[in-house]
Amino acid sequence: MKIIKYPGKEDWKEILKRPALNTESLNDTVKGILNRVKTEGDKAVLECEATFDKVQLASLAVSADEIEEAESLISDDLKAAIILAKENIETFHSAQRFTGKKVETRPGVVCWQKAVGIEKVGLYVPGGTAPLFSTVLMLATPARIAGCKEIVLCTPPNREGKVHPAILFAANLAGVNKIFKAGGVQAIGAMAYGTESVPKVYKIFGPGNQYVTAAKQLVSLRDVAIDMPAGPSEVEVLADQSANPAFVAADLLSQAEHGIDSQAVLITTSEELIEKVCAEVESQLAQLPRKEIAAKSLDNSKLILVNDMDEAISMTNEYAPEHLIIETANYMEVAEQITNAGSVFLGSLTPESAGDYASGTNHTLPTNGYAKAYSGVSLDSFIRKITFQEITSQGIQTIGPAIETMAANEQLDAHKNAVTVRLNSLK
Ligand SMILES: NC(=O)c1ccc[n+]([C@@H]2O[C@H](COP(=O)([O-])OP(=O)(O)OC[C@H]3O[C@@H](n4cnc5c(N)ncnc54)[C@H](O)[C@@H]3O)[C@@H](O)[C@H]2O)c1
Ligand SMILES: N[C@H](CO)Cc1c[nH]c[nH+]1
Ligand SMILES: [Zn+2]
Repeated sequence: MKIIKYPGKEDWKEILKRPALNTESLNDTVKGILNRVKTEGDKAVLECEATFDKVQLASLAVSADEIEEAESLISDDLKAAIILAKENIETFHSAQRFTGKKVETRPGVVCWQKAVGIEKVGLYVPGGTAPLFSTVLMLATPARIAGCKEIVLCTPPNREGKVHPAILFAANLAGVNKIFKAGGVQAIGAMAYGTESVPKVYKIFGPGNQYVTAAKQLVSLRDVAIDMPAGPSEVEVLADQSANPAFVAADLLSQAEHGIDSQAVLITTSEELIEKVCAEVESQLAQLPRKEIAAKSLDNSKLILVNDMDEAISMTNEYAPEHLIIETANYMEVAEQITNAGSVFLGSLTPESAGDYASGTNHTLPTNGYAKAYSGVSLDSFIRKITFQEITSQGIQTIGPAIETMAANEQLDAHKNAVTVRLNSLK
């Protein structure tokens, strides 16, 4: 981890850069795969599975037998944990239900909105370095609450051609309709364009590595909507001298273990904390089974010493982290000043892992600075709001003349006439 002391504002951009693959060659690879899937359908997806996931599949669809068998392959403890997490996610997301009220903008002019679930949605569940069955719950639970009718899920299989049983159990529990063994760019292409097996969907959701994220961004240019760019995980801890160094180190490592391109950042006003966190990271890292991945990702990570809390907050808003943990004596006051972050964790007893799994909030979040413009996945992500209006004779007489005047001045006489004929009918 790189220690940076009192950086000048002119250096912030460079210091806060995310690790990234070469964008040009990444985009070329991704475009190539997407084109093949678009033109060759299942054949291209199966060939990509052989190339990138090293598996020869006879078919893409997960069978009903595989789903049934999954339940017997996972422990009762894990089932109970998945059920608890799903209930909390359901409770938090159900509370986001939209109740559009009717608004009378003028007497006789009534307007309202109605929320409607997106009919066909595609969920991507990562599986390259870890089988993220928690992501199934984060995506399928709000999709069901929203009333989405067709919920399709793609996830990379292992080398034996199997999907992790916890992914299948969670998918079945959360009400996914169809599950396919496809990962990476080929899965995103399949859901964007449709293939012989995989239905075309209207919107694609879910996190993934840089290939998956680039593919989502490319297909969203014309073929399908997406939730947001949710790429390699990142965490920032914003702390003062009151923070517990062991907790800070544990939180930094929790995101570092996701992948070699994850990023963990500490921004603090305490030099002593940096020293203690370094020692803690070293000893905790040695205990981790995924220490190689975490160690590589720590090469991208920074421990930044700043002059005061105001500077720490400004730098945080500039970085716009996916996850922000605030471990300061006055964390509520600091939280009030945060304007750019995906999800915020307050106080020393709130680990980021809680949001990853079971507190109820969604873990599908914008990365790479996109938290400046995007929200994480929520119930809203799965709905559209349709506006309705109803105008009475009193209403058309009240606003009709204004509409006629505006239409005439835009030189759109047919628009004006659509009002005029109605006003005349009332004379
Ligand atoms: N932002 C979020 O909300 C969030 C949530 C969970 C996970 N994540 C991130 O998701 C990512 C998951 O990544 P992962 O790799 O484990 O799984 P993944 O499922 O995203 O990617 C695996 C797929 O990548 C493709 N791939 C790998 N190398 C390739 C290459 N050279 N060319 C073309 N395709 C290639 C393969 O098809 C493979 O199936 C991690 O970076 C994790 O941090 C983010
Ligand atoms: N931290 C990830 C989002 O960046 C989500 C996750 C799933 N499992 C564990 N963590
Ligand atoms: Zn995580």
